[in-house]
Amino acid sequence: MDTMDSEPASSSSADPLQSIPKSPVVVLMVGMAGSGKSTFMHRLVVRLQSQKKRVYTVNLDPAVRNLAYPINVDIRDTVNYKEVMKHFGLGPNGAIMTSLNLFATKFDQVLTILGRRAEMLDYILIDTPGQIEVFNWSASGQIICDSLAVTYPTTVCYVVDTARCVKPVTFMSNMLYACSILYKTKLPFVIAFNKIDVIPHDFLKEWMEDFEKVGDALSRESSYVASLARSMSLAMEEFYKNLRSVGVSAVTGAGCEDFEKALGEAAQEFVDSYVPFLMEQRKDLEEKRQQAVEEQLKSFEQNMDRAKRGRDQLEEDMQNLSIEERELDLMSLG
Ligand SMILES: Nc1nc2c(ncn2[C@@H]2O[C@H](COP(=O)(O)OP(=O)(O)OP(=O)(O)O)[C@@H](O)[C@H]2O)c(=O)[nH]1
Repeated sequence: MDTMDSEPASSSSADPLQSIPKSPVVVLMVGMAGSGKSTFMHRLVVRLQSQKKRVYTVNLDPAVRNLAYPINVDIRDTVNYKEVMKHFGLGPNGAIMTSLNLFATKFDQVLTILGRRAEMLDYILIDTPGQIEVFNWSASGQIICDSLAVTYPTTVCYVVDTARCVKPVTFMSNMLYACSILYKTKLPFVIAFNKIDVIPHDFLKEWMEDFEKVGDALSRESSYVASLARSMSLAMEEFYKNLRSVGVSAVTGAGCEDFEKALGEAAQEFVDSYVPFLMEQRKDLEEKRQQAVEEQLKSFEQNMDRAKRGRDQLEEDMQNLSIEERELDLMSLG
């Protein structure tokens, strides 16, 4: 990699946190449904591979139909979300969340797979479902983020549909989501204002730099949400100040160079700021992670009681959940 020197975990100190390697850099692609996460993942895979970077991909969206990029670990190989709908009597949204929760309880298997490949990789790109609440309050988001971040430099790429943000209320609600994910994960963050081939993102930059401008735009709307957003806009200033944001187009590739630069800076921030934070908070974080896994398992037990299939069958299914790597084309790793 250009920005980071590879350094195997075992080479530095005995403290596992001090010996977090500088690569592979993990990029969690997060954003609302339709913002362009998967298309942007594809764009990055192609770009990074053409730069001879070694890229590994993980898909965490159980309901996605087609993905254009090669996938190395795919939640769909482990959890059938339509079966989850039937088992737990859920609708599509609930089934996606539950599938991810099931997968998260076995996330140590993903870490084992990644651990086998880590030394030969520069990037691990992770696609996630548009159910953004996974990263706001669901246990699975916490388990996934925390497990990755104690092992690899981990960054969040928050993808925003620029064209939809012409509505200031949509912009504000996107930013409030982003803010809550940033404060929850505390991970280095890059906002990718996507679809700039449709509309340039300059107006969003202006809104972020001058809260009065977004206030003006919001004052043209009279809904309850608009007045709530208006009162939040000043409070968001502090959040914007510490934010890296880049305009990109997943379709044309515009802005991707700037994005890659921002990603390098975010990975450096992980080393400079997040690792010391981790070392300070380690006990607390580990307890929280354990607690999240236990709560998740408990909630499955309760759901099992209500589920349509027999409890024994469901318990057996859960024990058998096994996460496998897809057959690896080493050439595709560059
Ligand atoms: N014009 C334009 N369209 C884009 C761009 N990126 C994505 N799209 C389109 O936006 C739609 C949604 O893109 P996806 O990549 O499926 O979005 P996603 O965030 O993965 O969606 P979910 O899986 O529902 O969460 C598709 O029709 C894409 O072709 C872009 O940069 N420009």
